[in-house]
Amino acid sequence: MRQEFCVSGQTLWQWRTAARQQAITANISAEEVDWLLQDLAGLDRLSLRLETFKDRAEILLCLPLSELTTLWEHRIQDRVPVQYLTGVAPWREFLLNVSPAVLIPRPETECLIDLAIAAATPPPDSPLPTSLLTHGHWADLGTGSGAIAIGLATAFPAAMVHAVDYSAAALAIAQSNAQKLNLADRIRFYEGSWLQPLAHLKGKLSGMVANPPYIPSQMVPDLQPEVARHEPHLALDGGMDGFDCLRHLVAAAPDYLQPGGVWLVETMTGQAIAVAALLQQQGSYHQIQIYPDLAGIDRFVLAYRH
Ligand SMILES: C[S@@+](CC[C@H](N)C(=O)[O-])C[C@H]1O[C@@H](n2cnc3c(N)ncnc32)[C@H](O)[C@@H]1O
Repeated sequence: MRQEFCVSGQTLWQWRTAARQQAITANISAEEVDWLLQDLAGLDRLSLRLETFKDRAEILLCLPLSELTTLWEHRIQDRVPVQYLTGVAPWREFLLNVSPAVLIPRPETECLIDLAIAAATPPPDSPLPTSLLTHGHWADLGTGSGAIAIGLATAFPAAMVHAVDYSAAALAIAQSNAQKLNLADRIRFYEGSWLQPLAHLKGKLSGMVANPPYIPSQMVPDLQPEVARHEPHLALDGGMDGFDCLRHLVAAAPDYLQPGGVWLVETMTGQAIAVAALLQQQGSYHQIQIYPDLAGIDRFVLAYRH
């Protein structure tokens, strides 16, 4: 049973005011204090925003205030991302478990699911009926927290999703998320490298979706400290020019996708055009398209297997 610790609204208000000030001084968004309080003190956004919680005689925390202070010190001093402190991250309509074994799923990656849904309505000249795409086998390569696999399994209720990661620790988190969201029977998990564990699905995949590591190796240490010091480098480092995994996925996927199957990836700013060129050169793809993220940056590349 979850333990509870009682504080007065006034005490928590003072704690929040001090924590917000520390955030501003450390150049961290003061909003993050409220994310922590929403998760660990069960306060809602409105009562935090209007500060109505201040008048409550009792607020129940799921940890002592001293531990909350220690957590916040980790955020400020060690630059630990707040999602690793709370152990959860919101993504699409889900609240996903996260740990330092997995990349914190990013808002821009949410668009991959909308693109996959749109792509499952095939172009007029596709040999594949829509139902084959929405009912077939989809792969999430480099699943991390399982975000994309969970998004696909929810978007395509009649499909089977195959989620692969090289990291056993990441797969354990992804599995915990699938269980929490009652999707465990719709997602199969595989430990291994990219498509290699899916040999039994050669020529059968309706779609392949990936947000692979794409940051050039020498840029990784210079990323903001929350990322460089705390997120797994296996999830970030895309090799010398950042294209190692993208090149592999372009080359390997045609053996696994069925005719008309969807190839869809996220890329870093400035990479999309080169990925589209790689797909063109490979010769097995058509209808190659680049899509922007919500900030208007070209980020996603989609193609269909001939
Ligand atoms: C950028 S993260 C994406 C995680 C998650 N899909 C998301 O979008 O939040 C890349 C993922 O690829 C995994 N990965 C790295 N190399 C891999 C490989 N050779 N085979 C399979 N997965 C790999 C990492 O462990 C990490 O989980």
